[in-house]
Amino acid sequence: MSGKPKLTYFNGRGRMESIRWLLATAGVEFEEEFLETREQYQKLIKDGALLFDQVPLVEIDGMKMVQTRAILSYIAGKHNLYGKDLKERALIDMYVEGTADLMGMIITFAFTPPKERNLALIIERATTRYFPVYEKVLKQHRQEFLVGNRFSWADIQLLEAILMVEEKEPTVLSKFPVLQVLKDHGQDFLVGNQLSRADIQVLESILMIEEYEPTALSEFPLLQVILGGQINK
Ligand SMILES: N[C@@H](CCC(=O)N[C@@H](CS)C(=O)NCC(=O)O)C(=O)O
Repeated sequence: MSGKPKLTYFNGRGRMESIRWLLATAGVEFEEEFLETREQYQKLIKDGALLFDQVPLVEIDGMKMVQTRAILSYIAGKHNLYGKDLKERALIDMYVEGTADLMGMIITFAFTPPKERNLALIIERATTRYFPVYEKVLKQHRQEFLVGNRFSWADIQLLEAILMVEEKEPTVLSKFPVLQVLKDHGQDFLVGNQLSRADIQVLESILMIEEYEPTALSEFPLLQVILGGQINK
């Protein structure tokens, strides 16, 4: 056992993606096991690894954690991304729940039959219900981040939500200049504001691939965000 957290999920973003983002923000390296067969999943259940017979599963600090919210709270608390007191934590929870609701709409979208999909509703909710709240908070307290003038789980999850909506509608931030700034600055914090050995290796391989194919990152917005800032340095 390496001591690194081990993430078990399907080979997709789904509910695990926010956990990956949060660990990356905290500068924590992790291992992943992708469930590719029904048998792998059933074995986990048979072994008693899944409390509610569901993934995501994160093995961390001697625990087999399930339930996405519980996992995220644990990681945020452990790595100082969860406010300095109960009131800051409550704010972070509220902001995170908002972005989780928005992201939930997008996750569901992928599994909805094409005829029933309602992308317009997602964009409408993003631009009239969710993004205005965060834009207003940032404008009002004139600080760089949503809570307590320091980068938190609320910011990282908002970044993730922004990119998810931008994948559907690239101009979605056009009326949210403050969120645009948060998005541009936020990337510096995604790897704990410093390069790890894993980041350097990934960066090196990306640059090698880009020498042959300059547009290689075009379909990988998450990699662009995580490493884009570093490539420019
Ligand atoms: N509340 C749980 C829900 C987990 C969940 O629905 N997981 C799905 C995969 S995304 C699953 O394991 N489905 C299999 C099943 O429910 O039998 C969480 O947030 O982690």
